[in-house]
Amino acid sequence: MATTTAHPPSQPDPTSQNTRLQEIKQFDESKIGVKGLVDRGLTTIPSFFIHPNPPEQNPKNSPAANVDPISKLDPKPTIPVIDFSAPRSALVDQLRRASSSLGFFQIINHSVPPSSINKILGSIQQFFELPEEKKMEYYTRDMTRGAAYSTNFDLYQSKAASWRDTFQMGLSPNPPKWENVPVTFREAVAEWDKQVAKISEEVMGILCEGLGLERSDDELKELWDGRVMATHYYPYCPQAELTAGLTSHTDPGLLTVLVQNEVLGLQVKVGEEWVDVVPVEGAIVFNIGDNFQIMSNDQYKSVEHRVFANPLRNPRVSIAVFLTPGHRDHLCGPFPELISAEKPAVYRQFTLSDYMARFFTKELDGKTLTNYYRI
Ligand SMILES: O=C(O)CCC(=O)C(=O)O
Ligand SMILES: [Fe+2]
Repeated sequence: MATTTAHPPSQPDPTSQNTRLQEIKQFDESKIGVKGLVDRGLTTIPSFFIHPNPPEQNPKNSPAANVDPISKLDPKPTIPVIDFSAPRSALVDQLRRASSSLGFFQIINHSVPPSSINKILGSIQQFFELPEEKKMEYYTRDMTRGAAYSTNFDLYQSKAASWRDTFQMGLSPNPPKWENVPVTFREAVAEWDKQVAKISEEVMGILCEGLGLERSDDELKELWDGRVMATHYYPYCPQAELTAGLTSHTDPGLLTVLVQNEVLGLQVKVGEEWVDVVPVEGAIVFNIGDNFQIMSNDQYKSVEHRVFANPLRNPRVSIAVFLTPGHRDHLCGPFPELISAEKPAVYRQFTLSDYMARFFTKELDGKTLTNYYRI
């Protein structure tokens, strides 16, 4: 007798969907994070972490990071490492070239002391390595708390979960809700925010000059004085080849300022290839976000990136600060100076509130939201 399947194969089976949801809920309510699973000596990962096409480490990537991305001698693209002590005109040119092609660059010899970078990375790592019962107090999906620790903000929306825990908090324009931030890293976060604001002012000035925009410092500041920090902890994964650390996405906002410890993981999509952002001691990584691609009328590129699950015993730690306009209800769209008869606006205007609402209700994995606003 021919077997009848109650549900066509293309439809998810509601029973297994239900079981999956129960497993996710149980894990989420345990508040132990993926770090907690590793600490329990787990050797196989729960099935809801298994990705159909997990990102692989790219064995072809060489750690030679300081290579011109368009050099003929090395056709393989690499993320440029730019010496920030170079003359301004050279920086304008180099940052513009990187932002118009790969959408990512690292800077070295900048004004942020290596000790500040090490301090913030160290104190974030310390938080994730606190005894479980201390850390649990901060585990929540309630974003009104202004600061929250959880595993994957899109845990309930994504097709597969990723092997990563995150502590996220708002920094500006509203003051941080310090009462919801662990005492152990309040001071380090406040200091890091100052450093990020200082270096962002310099980098945003250079990037806007690269577009030929003339703006005062105060006008520029309005573009990026909204700041949200996401700190990520990627513990060892016993089956790293089956899952991801962070699925492919583009960032919201104008610019992302990122520091990472020495453990490799971040990759950028260049054509059909994935290129490592090789950790460089003391470097700060910047990438163009969707809002800058839109405001620059497509001159700067917001590029997909991802993190592979960590196969090493050393945890990977990264700290991203997303810069957005401070006023979420002001209209944003392409800069008027960049619109002409030859180059009409390719995006319509929108508010950041609208953008963010869409960003947080979609699964992280997937295409950039820029296309939603494209004319
Ligand atoms: O962990 C990383 O290096 C990348 C983080 C990232 O892409 C993000 O938070 O948007
Ligand atoms: Fe990102």
